Order: sequence, then structure tokens, then C-alpha cells
Amino acid sequence: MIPGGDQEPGRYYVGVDVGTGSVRAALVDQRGVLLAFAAQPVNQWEPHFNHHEQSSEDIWAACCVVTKKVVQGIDLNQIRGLGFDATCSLVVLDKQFHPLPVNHEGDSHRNVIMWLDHRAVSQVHRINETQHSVLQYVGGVMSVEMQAPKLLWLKENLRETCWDKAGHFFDLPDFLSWKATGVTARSLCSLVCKWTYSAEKGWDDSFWKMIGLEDFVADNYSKIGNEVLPPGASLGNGLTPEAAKDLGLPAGLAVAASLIDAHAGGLGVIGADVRGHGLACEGQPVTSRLAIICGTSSCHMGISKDPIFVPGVWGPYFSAMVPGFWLNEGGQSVTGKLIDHMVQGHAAFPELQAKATARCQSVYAYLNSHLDLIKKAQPVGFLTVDLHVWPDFHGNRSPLADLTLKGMVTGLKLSQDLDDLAILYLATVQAIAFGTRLIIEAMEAAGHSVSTLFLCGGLSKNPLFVQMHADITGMPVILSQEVESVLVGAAILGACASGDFASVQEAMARMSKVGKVVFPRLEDKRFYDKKYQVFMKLVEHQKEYAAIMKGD
Ligand SMILES: Nc1ncnc2c1ncn2[C@@H]1O[C@H](COP(=O)(O)OP(=O)(O)O)[C@@H](O)[C@H]1O
Ligand SMILES: O=C(CO)[C@H](O)[C@H](O)COP(=O)(O)O
Repeated sequence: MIPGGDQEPGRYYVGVDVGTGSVRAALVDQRGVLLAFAAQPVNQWEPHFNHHEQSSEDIWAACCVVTKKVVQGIDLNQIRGLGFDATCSLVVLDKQFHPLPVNHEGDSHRNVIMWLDHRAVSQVHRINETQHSVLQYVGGVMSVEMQAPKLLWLKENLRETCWDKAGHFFDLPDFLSWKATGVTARSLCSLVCKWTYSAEKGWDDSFWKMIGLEDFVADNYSKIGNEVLPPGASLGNGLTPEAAKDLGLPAGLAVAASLIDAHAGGLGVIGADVRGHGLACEGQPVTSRLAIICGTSSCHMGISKDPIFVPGVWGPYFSAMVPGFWLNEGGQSVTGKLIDHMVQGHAAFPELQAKATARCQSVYAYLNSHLDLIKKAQPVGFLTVDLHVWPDFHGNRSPLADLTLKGMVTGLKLSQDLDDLAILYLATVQAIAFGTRLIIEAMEAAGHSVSTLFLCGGLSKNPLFVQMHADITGMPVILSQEVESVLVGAAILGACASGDFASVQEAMARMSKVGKVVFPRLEDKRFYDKKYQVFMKLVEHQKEYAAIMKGD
């Protein structure tokens, strides 16, 4: 019997989502309904520009706090499985699994190089110069945010204090499943997407030798993983007694091989039954759906039956998200983080904060209502007719794959009041949507055919962000019934590991549901097409400026 009939007693799954700024947990039933939610901020250190570090011990402690909260008062026998997703940050442990420092300060509490860390620029430049064939499977250019450049940086910069003592290098999602089960097997998702592992051929010895990390080949990849499992597979004997006590869950509970956070978000949204909403994708294959996970960063997850090579877009990755499908992942390294940066760095931010607090609103809810106030009779998006932003303040992930690109703002005036802040915030939100449009165009030029966007992540809670994505791409945007769709994705893993569902696809169909559909205001298309022309001119000009300055 497929679980979830109303007569079925509650079967619950725990999903844990380790994001950049916080750790979240949810208790989810077999229909994908969230019964409980908890969040806990987690420390980040930025000891030097572009160095971003965390502590795996802090992260595990936060996982324990939020998991205990969501199962409070629940009959533990009704909990059937546990799934983790996390950012693709690099965790470093010694041979006894104790943290090792990833910094010159020798602080072993900070043993995680975060996904957005850009320290390994010269290493990734040398890796890309090899033009090794594995690079075809990351869009042709390896990102500084992937693991090989960071590992090479550790070998070249922290030889004695870290590299020589290292016993285990984990992607954060795999660290969590190891911490829970004691099993060091890695998820196919993390190794394929961030480590150059091939589902078909495994590790490529020639790549690691060519880039100067032949160490891994010599010990048969024991430090980075030589046992690989599909996401959702049940690990070992499930929760160890120690982890069970830490988490407040029953020992032996099924624990799934994990997913990277964007991939969990994709699982949480892309399989929803869209019938009854008058959407084009109702009569189209699931490959017409693009999942966009919009948090600190944004990840654009498109799937296909056959591999599609999209220059500057990560992948194609086989079975890294939906089993049996190839995946291409576009991305913008800073989206939520960029909006926070622009708003918090503006002269009128203190006034905004005071006014939002007085109204018991988030600063974004206040800004959205302030824009509605000042727009008068025109559509709100038209307020940026002479203010334009290029969003690559942390380099361009996709589709330009150029970490040297910088942010741009044009159209500034002498005033720095709340109106100016609101319009700059709007122009930044639009710039992110234009970046999405550029990624979709690159994916479609290579063979994808996208008709509908499925958004999740923190920014999907911002109505202006969602409407601008619809208006600027011209596509309808679907928001899930459960706004915490990444957690539903993690819970889907736990549901699969428990054996309650025969496949990830079956769990996806059962546990993700359409909540709201936001249609584009096509009457405004001409305005956004003109803004998009300006958007593309910005990066063209930026490249011209760089060429002039580089010239003699
Ligand atoms: N209700 C909201 N309205 C507007 N923005 C939001 C809201 N909630 C979160 N955000 C923004 O989303 C981003 C964090 O998203 P989240 O998915 O929690 O991130 P992560 O997974 O990277 O930790 C932040 O930039 C934050 O400002
Ligand atoms: O590269 C990634 C996914 O492939 C990172 O994990 C992601 O960009 C970070 O996610 P978030 O912005 O939600 O913290």
C-alpha cells in the first residue's frame, strides 16, 4: 500500500537542512505536510577577504538542537527516517575524525571551508588551464567554489598543520550522514557535482595526478570516498546510539545518503502534480520545469533524459538530483546575500530598520510596501527606468563562469533617502532576475526547453522577488504548498531510506504539492526587454574597462 492514505496512521520523517546562515529541521508526514519546524543560526567566520569558514562541531550541535525541537511530544515509533541536505562546504578531519584547522591561525574549531569561499583562485586557474576532460562535466570551467581547488590550496598552504594530518575530507552533506551513522560512504550527489566523480567511471586518476593531488590515487581515494551511494539509500544500520542520543531520535532509525541543499530543494518542488492550474507544463515532461533554489545564493536546476553540455553551466551530472535524469545547475553565488548587502550598506538603512521595527515588519516587507507607495500609477518595476545593477559582486558562476567579474550600479544621484534605498533594492532584485534570464537562455541554447519556474528558498518568501522573476523571464512561477521545500526534499530522502516509498520519484510525487502560481505581467514585457538590453551592455562595458586598464 502506498503510505499516505488518510486512514494510514501518521508516518513521520525528519529533514535537516544546513544552509549558509542557519540550520533548519522539519517533521514531515507522508503527504509532505510540515508538522513542526525549527531553525538555529550557525556561526560563520571571514578571517580574511574571500575566506569563509565554519565549524563542523557548531553545525552538528545546531542540528541536534533543531531536531530535538521538531520531535518534541511525538511518539518516536512514528518516525520512520532521517535525511540531511547541506551546502557544499568542505569539512576537514584527522585520522581520528577530529577537526583540523583550515586557516593560518591554526584554529581547529574552524575546520570547514564554506562553499562561497574564494581563496583558491590560483589553484582553480591552474586546474582550468589543464583543460582535462572532467572539466566538460562542470560546464567547461571548474568553479573556485568546488572542492579540488580548495584541497589543492590546503596542500600548498597548510601542509604541516592540516594536509599531512588529514584523514578525511567530507562534503558537508556527507559529514552529516557520517556523523549520524558512522558510515563514511559518500552520496553520489556530492561527489559527482563537486568532486569530479563520474557515476559511470568513478574517479579519474589522471585528473588528480595532473593537478598535483596524486595523494588521493595512492591511497585509493580513502580520504575522499571510495564507497558511493545514491541519494536516499539507507546507510549502514541507521542512527548510532550516540547520534540518536544527540538528536533525540531512536537508535537504528533509517538515515539516507544525503543531498547538497540546492538538489534537495529541487526534489522538494519539481515533482509536484500541476493539474488544475492551467499551466503549460501540465502537458509537458518534467524536463520543462526549472527548479530555482533562492537563498544566500541561487541555484537553477534543470534536468534532461540525455546529457546536455551547457557552456558555463555546471554539469551535466547523472542522477545527482532525480535518479535516472541528467542535471545541469546554473547559479548565482550571491543573491539573498547581495540583496542584504545592498540594503544594509545603504545610508538610509538605519531609518528603514527603525520604521520596519515600528511596524513589526521585516525590512523587506517594509521596502515592498514603500515601493507600492512611491510607484504612483506606473507598474512598480518601472521605478528603475534609470537605475541599473549588474549583480556579480562575488564573481559570475553562470553562464559567464568568470570569477573576476564585479558588481555595477549606474544611475546614482546625490540623494540617499529611503526612496533611493527602495529603488536600489528593486534594481538589485531585478538584476538577479535578469541573471536568471541569462542562465535560462544559455540552457535553452544548448538544448533545454523550460516553460515553468519552481522557486523555493528564503527569497521565495519575498513576493517582489517572485513577481520580478515571473515578469523578467516571462514564465509562470510555482511556489510549493510548503514554503520550506528544501526541508521537504530532505524528508523525501528519509522517506526513501525508510523503505516507505519504492523510489525517489514516487516520494516526490506524493510529498511535493503546488501552493501558489504567480503569472508574469506580459503587458510589461517591452520595458523589461529594454532593461535586459541595458543589463547586457553593463557586462560588455565592464569587460571593455578591464581591457583598457590591462592595456599598456
Ligand atoms: N521572509 C523573507 N522575505 C524576504 N527575504 C527573506 C525572507 N526570509 C529569508 N529571506 C532572505 O533569504 C536569504 C536566506 O535564505 P535561506 O534559504 O534561509 O538561505 P540559506 O539556505 O543560504 O541559509 C537571506 O538573504 C534572507 O534575507
Ligand atoms: O553550490 C551550492 C549548491 O550546488 C551551494 O551549496 C549553494 O549555492 C549554497 O546554498 P545557499 O545559498 O542556500 O546557502
